[in-house]
Amino acid sequence: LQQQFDELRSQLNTWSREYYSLDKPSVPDDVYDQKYQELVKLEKAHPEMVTPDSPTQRVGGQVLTGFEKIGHEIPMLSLGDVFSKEELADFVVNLDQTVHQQIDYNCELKIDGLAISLVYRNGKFVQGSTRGNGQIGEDITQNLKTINAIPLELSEPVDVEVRGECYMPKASFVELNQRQEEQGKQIFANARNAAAGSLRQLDSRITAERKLSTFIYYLMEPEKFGVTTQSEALEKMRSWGFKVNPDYQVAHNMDEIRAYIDEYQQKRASLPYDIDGIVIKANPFKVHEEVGNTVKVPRWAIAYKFPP
Ligand SMILES: COc1nc2nc(N)nc(N)c2nc1C
Repeated sequence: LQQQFDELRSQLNTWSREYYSLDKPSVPDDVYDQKYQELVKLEKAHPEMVTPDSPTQRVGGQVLTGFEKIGHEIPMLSLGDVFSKEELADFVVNLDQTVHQQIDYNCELKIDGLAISLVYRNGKFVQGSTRGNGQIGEDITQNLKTINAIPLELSEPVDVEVRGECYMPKASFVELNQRQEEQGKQIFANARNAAAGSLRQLDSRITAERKLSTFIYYLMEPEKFGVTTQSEALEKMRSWGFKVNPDYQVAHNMDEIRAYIDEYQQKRASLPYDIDGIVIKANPFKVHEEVGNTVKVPRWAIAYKFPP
């Protein structure tokens, strides 16, 4: 019986990773649903066999009276901002000079959402939290479990913490405000506020209705996994089953960085989610160690903000 449960859960979690995080389903929906119903029935007959990583445990649970505080062992930093390509060029020249070499930069879309941290033990999702003030965040594990893009079980049994952005896709935002308006409830000014409000729900069933998603962009302690650059880290996290934004690009100089910025300034309106800029990061992690962080922001990354 235990083996039956393990196989069902593991199979469903694998299919779910392929569908939601890798966007490459290997079975049709009805096959997934049929297997899912099999697990629901089996868990009803043997409730003592239910585990937190079961796909049936994504929604529900008790309504919380508040959120526990979570201390971030490694502070969750924000990013320094620049508002022109000239300022950006200064940042790049300065960093190259500091490390006495022309380094590669990983260019990424700056998703306009809410920073989150996800902790996995033995490949299982155990805790999720908000950034808070950078040192202390809120435990929103229950709400994050309702987000299908967040894997309950990774493809490898690793102990890892990753960080990323939880966001509300533009389509979900429009639909939510229409629903709110029809029900005479508050409407949200923008998708970022809507995502924040949805993650702060004490009843995770409400969070589950908000159709949130994530893009994971930060692998903690990459040296533990033999990863030496930011672009490798993104691919490693994708291989484990995290949803990683595919539109990143390694740039070798300022011209390539400018080209990437221009490309996504053009594409911005057509993207299915809000971005408020581009994040440029030194690609080699050696450089991150060399230059470190200030109290608030990394010295190896900068956010180029689009004009409003
Ligand atoms: C290194 O710290 C960060 N990196 C990021 N990367 C991307 N792509 N988007 C973000 N919003 C972001 N935010 C932070 C604080």
